[in-house]
Amino acid sequence: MLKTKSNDDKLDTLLSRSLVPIIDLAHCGTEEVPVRSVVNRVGLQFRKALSEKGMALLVNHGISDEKLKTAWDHLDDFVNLSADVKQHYIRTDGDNHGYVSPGIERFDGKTPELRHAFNICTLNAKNLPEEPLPGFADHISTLANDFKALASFILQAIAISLDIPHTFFLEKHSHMLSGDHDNMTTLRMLYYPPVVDDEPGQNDFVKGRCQYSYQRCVSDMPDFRPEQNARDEYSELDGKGNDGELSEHKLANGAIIRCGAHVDYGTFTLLAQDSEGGLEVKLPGSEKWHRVGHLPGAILVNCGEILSIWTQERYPALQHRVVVPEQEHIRARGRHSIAFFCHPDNITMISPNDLPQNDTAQNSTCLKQRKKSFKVAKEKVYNAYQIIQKKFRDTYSNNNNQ
Ligand SMILES: O=C(O)CCC(=O)C(=O)O
Ligand SMILES: [Fe+2]
Repeated sequence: MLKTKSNDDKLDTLLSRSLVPIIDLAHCGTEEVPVRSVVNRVGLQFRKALSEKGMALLVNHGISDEKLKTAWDHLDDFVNLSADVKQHYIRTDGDNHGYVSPGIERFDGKTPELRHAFNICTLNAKNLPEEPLPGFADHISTLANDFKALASFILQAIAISLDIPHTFFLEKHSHMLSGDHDNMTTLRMLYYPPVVDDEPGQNDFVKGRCQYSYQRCVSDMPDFRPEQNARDEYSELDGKGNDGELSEHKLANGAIIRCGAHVDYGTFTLLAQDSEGGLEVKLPGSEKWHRVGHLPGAILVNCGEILSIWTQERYPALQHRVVVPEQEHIRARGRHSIAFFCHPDNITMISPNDLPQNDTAQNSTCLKQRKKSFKVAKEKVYNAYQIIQKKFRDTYSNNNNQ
């Protein structure tokens, strides 16, 4: 697009509508030794963004849009392999690495997730489908390494935001992507197949044939429309005072959801999405779902449960879900995303008493909340591995499709 004053003004207006604070990483998010002044500045921006919203949108983070789209190409190629070939790469209990076919996971314990996932837990390429798909292992390992570098930047900035030494969290995440015996950090490529209402058999997600897979990003423009959320309207009309929370059967598209409501388990998650939309969040202290919208090339960072425990809920874990779009022509396309779940090393004990105390923490307005989590933590302290294993049991139990 030709760069003019009026275009810039238009873009500024579009960006100002974003629900999520936008933070510029000045192209140094993936540097081995990031510029300290940038880490410090981002830390101060995180302090506000993560405490008020539980998330931030990162731009100029250092991972190119092309790299993300190529990863989605590779995932589509994988999904299109025969079931026999895919079988070799399937995730097994006890090891999070590998392919998860649609219908296996249930975040809410009952509704099957309508998506294909490929988990990468180690940079050692031996468990990647290089033989049937030349180039897959190379590209995905490089991407995983970039995400690891970006996560290291963010761990430092979060420490700065809490007025503690910048290496505090980094030291507790020293084995990211060394394999899930040491650390459960995972790069997860996701493909949500089209939802086609009027052709019987099309939504048979167990077959999981992916169509329209060329549809990476149909729009290169930001999309932060202050759209009325029909589901929340429905809830108000319903008048049942159910705090805006809808049960699945009330959703416009019946029982189908692309990814059920949940919070992530780890320290934080980095999430890249194509332009198809569907991601919704509940802001801290609110029961209303909001659409996140789309900013081309941006990566969302959202707080997970472990960060919430560590910070005594000062940085709350973000509730989110992916809904099936209302518009038929949009849900008839596939959707792609990539999530990087950043976890502490397995043996790290997770206690709200771990963070060095500082004035800001002592003066925080969340004193009441912190007292509550302190009480809970006093009862039992778990390590990072125990916390995630409990979550996996909840997600993969109740499963008749395996
Ligand atoms: O696909 C997405 O946009 C979100 C996925 C997600 O929240 C998850 O897998 O935990
Ligand atoms: Fe999530």
